[in-house]
Amino acid sequence: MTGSSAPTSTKTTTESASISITDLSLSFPIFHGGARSLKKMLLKRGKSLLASARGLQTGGSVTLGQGETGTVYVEALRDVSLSIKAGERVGLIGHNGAGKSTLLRVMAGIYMPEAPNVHIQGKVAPLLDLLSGMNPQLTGRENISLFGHQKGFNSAQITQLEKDVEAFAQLDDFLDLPVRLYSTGMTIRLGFGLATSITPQILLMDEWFMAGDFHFQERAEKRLASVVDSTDILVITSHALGVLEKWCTRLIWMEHGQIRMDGPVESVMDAYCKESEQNARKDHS
Ligand SMILES: Nc1ncnc2c1ncn2[C@@H]1O[C@H](COP(=O)(O)OP(=O)(O)OP(=O)(O)O)[C@@H](O)[C@H]1O
Repeated sequence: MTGSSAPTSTKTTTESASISITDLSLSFPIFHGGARSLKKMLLKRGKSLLASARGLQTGGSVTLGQGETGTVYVEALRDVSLSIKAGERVGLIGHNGAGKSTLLRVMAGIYMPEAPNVHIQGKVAPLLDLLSGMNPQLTGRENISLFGHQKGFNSAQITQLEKDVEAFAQLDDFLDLPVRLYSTGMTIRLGFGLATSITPQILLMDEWFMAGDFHFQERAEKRLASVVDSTDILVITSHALGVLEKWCTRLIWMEHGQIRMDGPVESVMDAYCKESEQNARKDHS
C-alpha cells in the first residue's frame, strides 16, 4: 500500500473528537497474477486507466508504477480532504469501489496510522471487520473477557460486560463455543454487542454490521441509537439510502477515490439519486 503521506492518531478522552484529513491519496499494489494482463493493457494505452475518464461505475483508477517492470496499483483514494467535528453524523455514499471502506479504515488507523495528514482526535470504535479484535479459537464468553482486558476493565466491570453482551447477543449455549463455529449472523451479534458495549467518541461503521435477522436488526438499531446519542462523531457507509437519511446529518459522495460532493443529506442525496437515475437510463438505452 502506498500513500501520499503520514496519520497521527491522537486518542484522548478529554478533548472533543475531530477528524481531519488533508490531501490524502492511497494506492494498493497488485501482486495477483491478473496484474500481468492489466500491465500489458496499461503499457499499450499509456500508463493510467482512469476509471472516471473511462466512464466506469465501479472501482478506483488502475495505474502502473515506474518502468516496464513497474507494479500495477489500484488507486483507492485520491486527494481526499475533509474535516469532521464533534456532533456530526456523516454518511459515505458512492458506487462499488468508490473508496468508502478504505476511507473508514484510514479513519480507524488501520491504514496509514502514522500519516501526518491524517489527524484523528478521540477514542475510536470501528465496526468494520467481522472478527475485529476477536480470537476465533476462543469462545464467545472468553472473547468478551479478552475485550474487557484490552479495554483495561477490572473484574467487576468484566462481569458486568459479560452480562450485558450475553443479554444483547442472545447466543445462549453458543456463547460457550469457539467463535469459529459461529454463523456470520452470530458473529455479528457478538461483535456488535461488544463494540457497542462502550461509548466511543468516534464510531465508524460499515452498513453490513446492521445485517442479521429481523429480530436482531430491531434490537441492534435501538442499541446503536443509544450509543450514537452519546458519541461525538458517527461515520457510516451504506448503500441503503434510508439508513443514511435516518442516521446522518451530512453526506460525503465518493467517486473513484475522490470526494464528488460533501454537504447536507438532502442536497447530496438529491444529486446522487439524479445521477444514478441518469446512469440507469443510459444502461437501458
Ligand atoms: N486490500 C486491497 N488491495 C487492493 N485493492 C484494494 C484493496 N482494498 C480496496 N481496494 C480497491 O480500492 C478501491 C476502493 O475500494 P473500497 O473497498 O474502499 O470501496 P467501497 O466504496 O467501500 O466499495 P463497496 O461499496 O463495494 O463496498 C477498489 O477499486 C478496490 O478494488
